Amino acid sequence: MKTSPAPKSPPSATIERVETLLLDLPTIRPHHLSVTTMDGQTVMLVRIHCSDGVVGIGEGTTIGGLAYGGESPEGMKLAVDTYFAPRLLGADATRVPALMAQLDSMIRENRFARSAVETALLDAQGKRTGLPVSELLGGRLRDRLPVAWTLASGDTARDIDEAEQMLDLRRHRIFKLKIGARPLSEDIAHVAAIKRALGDRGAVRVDVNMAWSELEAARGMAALADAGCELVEQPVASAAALARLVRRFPVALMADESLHGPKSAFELARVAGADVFAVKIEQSGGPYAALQVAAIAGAAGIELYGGTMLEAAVGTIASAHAFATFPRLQWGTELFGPLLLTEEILTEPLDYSDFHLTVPDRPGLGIDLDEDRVQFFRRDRATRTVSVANQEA
Ligand SMILES: O=C(O)C[C@H]1C=CC(=O)O1
Ligand SMILES: [Mn+2]
Repeated sequence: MKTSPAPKSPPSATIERVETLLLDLPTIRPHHLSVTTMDGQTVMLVRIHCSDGVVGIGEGTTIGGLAYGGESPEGMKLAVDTYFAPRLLGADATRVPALMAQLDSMIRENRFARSAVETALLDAQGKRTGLPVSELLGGRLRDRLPVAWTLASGDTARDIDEAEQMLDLRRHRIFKLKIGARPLSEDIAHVAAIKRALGDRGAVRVDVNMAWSELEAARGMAALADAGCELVEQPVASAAALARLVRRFPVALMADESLHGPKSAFELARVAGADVFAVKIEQSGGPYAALQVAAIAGAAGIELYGGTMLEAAVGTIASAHAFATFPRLQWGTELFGPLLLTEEILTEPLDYSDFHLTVPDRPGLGIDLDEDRVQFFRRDRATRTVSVANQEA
């Protein structure tokens, strides 16, 4: 007897509205990197409103506009408004990987914007099903993540004071120093002074953000190892140069900017170009792709670190859910982004205590935005006031 296929039931939730906002948030102090100095952070917030009343949130953030990479917060907003949103409207919100695969067939690159959208969909699906995002991503292996702090005030004495404060507060005992903007000898003296002051109480690592030539990197890594630095992050730009530098000095070499998702991770693993991968959800193209980068590292015997694009609370917690699922996380994380900001945008702040960040266990990302703060810091708030005033004039 011939049976007819069962009628397909309509999705239990479709996407009704995609909202994007730019928030400008001040930092507690200027943050000096070799590529730029940050005085504030701009967050591109995505909210996906679904027909079942669930709203998912996601974040796209970068460092210093276009100073760090090819996507700016303004560009991410434009990409989401113009290209992602029309393709999301009316779609089944309950099948996140299928929806992302559909978007991938129409939208290339735009990894940061993509990550914000995928995060918002995962948050919504988690809220809908009652599961934390880490469970949707395969299941967490840990509830708390070690968190490093970046010393980047530009001044050695101030950095030492800051590190001492963090140790006293029991907030951080791993310190990453941003170097590469000054002559090599000055940078080495800066790192050595900080390590001398902290001794065994604090681990010292550096991030050069690609500022060195290969020759400078060879000299620098030897001197940094002597100074007691345990890890050097992306001293040079090219993956080939990284591969030539790795294992030549008694200091771990970590790739960051060279990693743009699973394909680049595979290429870097193939040439044995790093001891450690700094995995970032945005650089990877979203939480699922970050998991793939971690899997490639695991297969290649490369160790793992949970990186940040200095995201505010939403991107930070999305990253935390992803990193909580990594089988191994040998170098901890640097998910301190919200602590670099003067303003709280959540109704309940994240839990940073005893050198760790706690991964929320509520459904979705497990955080709630403080709507008054969001409205206060949105960039178009001033514009709106002006246009109303103009109309009245
Ligand atoms: O790793 C980077 O290059 C970006 C970021 C992470 C910490 C920090 O201060 O800057
Ligand atoms: Mn880095």
